[in-house]
Amino acid sequence: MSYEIRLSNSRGVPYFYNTETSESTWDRPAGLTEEQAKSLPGAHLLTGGPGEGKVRASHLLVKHRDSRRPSSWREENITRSKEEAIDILKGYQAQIDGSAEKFAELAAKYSDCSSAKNGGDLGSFGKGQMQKPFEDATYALKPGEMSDIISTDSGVHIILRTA
Ligand SMILES: O=C(CCc1ccccc1)N[C@H](Cc1nc2ccccc2[nH]1)C(=O)O
Repeated sequence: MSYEIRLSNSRGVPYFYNTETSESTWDRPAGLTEEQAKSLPGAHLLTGGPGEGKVRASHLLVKHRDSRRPSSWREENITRSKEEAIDILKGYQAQIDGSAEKFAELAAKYSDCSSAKNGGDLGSFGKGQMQKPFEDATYALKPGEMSDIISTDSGVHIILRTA
């Protein structure tokens, strides 16, 4: 049996197409393992679509002297301690107070990431693209929710999941 994965125009989700019988099924056909499905033509459609596993988020990053790259568009040489960075971020968190508008305003002014120029927006991403603590925290949020302060090798962040 030979299959390929196609994207349904009407539903915007992938389906399995049997190229010998011309049959289409939404679910993986019996006899086709998950592993085999991943090597079919069109397998890229199985993950990473907007609805399939991708998320979108903005963040406000405050770096510190132990950050992977203790430098940013705001500050050539960042020497604050991690504790100081957390205190600063707590201050922003209190000002943001759950407002997405305030989040974007403060991220644009104060985030130590280049995404500051877009109000902290990172665009969409899938699993395996961002540092793991950041990925896990984002996927744990519902769209519109903000994280508490999380730490990665880049510094300390607050995340707003937007999609
Ligand atoms: O890695 C980048 C660029 C991130 C980005 C992605 C997509 C659009 C715009 C920016 N900047 C780092 C700071 C940084 N570290 C992060 C770790 C996780 C998520 C976002 C991060 N941003 C840095 O500047 O050191």
